[in-house]
Amino acid sequence: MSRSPDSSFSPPLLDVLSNTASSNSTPPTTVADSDSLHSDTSKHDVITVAIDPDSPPAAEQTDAVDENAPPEQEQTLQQDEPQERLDTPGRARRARGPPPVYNLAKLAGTDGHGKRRAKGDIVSNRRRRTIGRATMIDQESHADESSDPKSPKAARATIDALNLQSPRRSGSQPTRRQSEGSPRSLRSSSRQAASPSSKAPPAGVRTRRSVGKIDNTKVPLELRRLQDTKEFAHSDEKPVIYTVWSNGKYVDPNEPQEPPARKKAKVATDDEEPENDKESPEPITNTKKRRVKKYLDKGLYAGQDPPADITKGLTVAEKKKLAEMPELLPSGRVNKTMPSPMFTGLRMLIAGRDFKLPWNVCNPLPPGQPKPDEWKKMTKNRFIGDSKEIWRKSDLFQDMTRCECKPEDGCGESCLNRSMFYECDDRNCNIGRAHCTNRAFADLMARRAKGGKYHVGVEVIKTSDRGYGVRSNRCFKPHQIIMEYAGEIITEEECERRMNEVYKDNDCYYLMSFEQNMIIDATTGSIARFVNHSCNPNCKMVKWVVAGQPRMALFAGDKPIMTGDELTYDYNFDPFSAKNVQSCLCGEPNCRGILGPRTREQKSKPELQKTVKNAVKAGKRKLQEMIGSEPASSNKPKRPRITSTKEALATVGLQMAKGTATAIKKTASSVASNAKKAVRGAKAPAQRRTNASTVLKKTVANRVVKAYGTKGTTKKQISRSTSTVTAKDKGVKAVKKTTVKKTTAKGTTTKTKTTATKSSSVAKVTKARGLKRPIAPARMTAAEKKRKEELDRQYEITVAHPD
Ligand SMILES: C[S@@+](CC[C@H](N)C(=O)[O-])C[C@H]1O[C@@H](n2cnc3c(N)ncnc32)[C@H](O)[C@@H]1O
Repeated sequence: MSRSPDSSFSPPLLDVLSNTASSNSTPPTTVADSDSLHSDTSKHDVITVAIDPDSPPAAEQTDAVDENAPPEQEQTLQQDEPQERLDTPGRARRARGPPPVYNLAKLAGTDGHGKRRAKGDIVSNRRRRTIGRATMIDQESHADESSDPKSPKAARATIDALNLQSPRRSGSQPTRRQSEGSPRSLRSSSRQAASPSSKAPPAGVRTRRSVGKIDNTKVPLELRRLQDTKEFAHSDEKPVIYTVWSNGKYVDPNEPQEPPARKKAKVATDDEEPENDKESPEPITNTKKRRVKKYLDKGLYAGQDPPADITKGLTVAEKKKLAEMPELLPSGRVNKTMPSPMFTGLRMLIAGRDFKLPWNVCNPLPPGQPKPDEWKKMTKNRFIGDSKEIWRKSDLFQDMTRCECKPEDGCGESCLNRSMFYECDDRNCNIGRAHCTNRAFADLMARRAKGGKYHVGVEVIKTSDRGYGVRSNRCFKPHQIIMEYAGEIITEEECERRMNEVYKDNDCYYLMSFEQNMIIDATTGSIARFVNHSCNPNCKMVKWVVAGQPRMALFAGDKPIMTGDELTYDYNFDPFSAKNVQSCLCGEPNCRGILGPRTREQKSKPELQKTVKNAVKAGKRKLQEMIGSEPASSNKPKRPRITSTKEALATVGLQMAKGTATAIKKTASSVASNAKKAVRGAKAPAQRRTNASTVLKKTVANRVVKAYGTKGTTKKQISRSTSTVTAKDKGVKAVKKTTVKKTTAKGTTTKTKTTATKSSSVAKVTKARGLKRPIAPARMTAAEKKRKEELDRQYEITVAHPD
């Protein structure tokens, strides 16, 4: 290849090239860079020269150059170049050697792109990219850069200036372009300027001494650091080898050139390294250090460095707590087994909080479960037919007063409302929503309003042997409300009609005795109707009064309920007749075998008695506090318990001696009658009186409802069975009063001893409820009337079922 006069580059000055390149730690393309400034050829087409160590000496090459150079070039050199340059041995001669010239545009396949300049596309002012560590050179800013001492150009110029001590550098070495007044002269001007002021050492001597003469203050710091390097002194130890790179690839000049490939270049993998690379003795590219992949051992945050200061961002309290937990302080070891989340991990550990998923991800019901059809869902009770007119609101619920709880009580076990199965609300609660825990139905509403399976919490399933059932879709705490038993509220007459006409061919009835001789028919109703029976249930059906209205709901039992558990309650099924007896398939160890009623032993007597006792106690205490018959002081010593009339008399005698005439112990009934009198007579605050009478009506009974068979039964039978259940299973013990009156000079002292017995009057009333014709209210005493109302509210669940 020969250099053409209009070639896109000028012959590089290799000496300059190598020095500048080394001082800048850039690939040896500096001269070519400057060449590219004046060239249309892209930067990667720059030609560099490989000097073969075996090639003839530089002097010979120089000669060859001189011989082959065109006459005008030779002339220029002779004119501009000082004589000593020609005489300089060694490196300078080699630098002057004629480099082989390659048309890299052709090699790179870009020679066919045409001459854009010819088409008016001015590219001379454009920035061009160089190979390797690119040097962006703007032609116009070149002069400015040189003037800036911090700029790379200026640094390079400084080096060049330092090299003036070299004999071969003592004079400017104008290239052909410089001689033509090209912009390159800007760069060499510094040398020219430096030239006269510098004292040139003997030829060929470039020592540190000579370098040391330079004013170091003008040399940039980074160059001063390099002063004792060979590169700085421009003494090469090894032969300088130049390679040609194009488009990031090594170009072997000896290889025949292939036509330009239009296809996208295949990315070379490690296995198929380009042969050129192998042949290349020493590629002068900046070989990137291969990055080592990091694999995380375990966990989301494994492999991360622990923070330098783990207490950063912690509060003072957290820092204090952390100091007490040395196990959390950094041990220096990488924790691979249990990395904690990045930001809150330490906080969680300090607070001792367990990790918790934001919601329950477990959905136990596989898709495609058969769902009951022919079932109209209804989540609220609805009055049907005459029931609406007949239904009367009890005045009990209208003048309800607030409970006496304090915020710290939270309307717990001692809450008057709770003990009477009244749900607290804004009208009857003393402590408000924030503290009150006696709002089960309100909680249920709020939970369901959120929507979604988890909040609804239950789902219908198909059991293997008992038809449909209900399963929990979440966990429930003990005694937590699960779902309401809702349906159509119908009269007894309507119930009878439906059974005889509508449900006569049905296998299951979903009927439950409710309130005021009404019945809930959940044939159209809530999911609760699908809850099956178990002799060892995990739930119970309880009736509550909510905002003055009775409502039934399924509550968790004494144990928590886990996700996926089937929900059951004890129907306490009264088959009424032998033909209605159904065998139980609950499979519990204590299974009674039939869906029959619980025996006396199974009725958990102690539990029932305890509940009654506690409730009566709480009621009495509250009443006494309200009425003021006894000071409400907890510190007051307990009065002796009177167990017999004799004892009572003795106590009374003692008290009489002390001149007191107060009641020692009053039953709920006696307090109530006093309260009533007080309401009528003394006009005490209305709320207190109302509460007192309400408490009395609420002699606590077992509210767990029961089911019984009704298939083929008549209205009379239904009523009778209901009353039987009520009479037998309520477990309500009426209060027998023994009043002892003792008249003394100071007055009359009345003592009442209470004995819990089966109340004949209550039994009578209860039995009467089983009659077709209700007892006329006029024939009932006031106490009986109240009692009846209470019993009305304690109707049982009726689940009618055939054989
Ligand atoms: C109110 S329904 C319950 C839902 C019913 N499994 C269904 O598919 O609609 C009551 C009826 O379910 C059946 N059942 C409920 N619990 C049972 C049990 N433990 N053993 C046998 N049958 C049961 C009885 O047929 C009973 O009459």
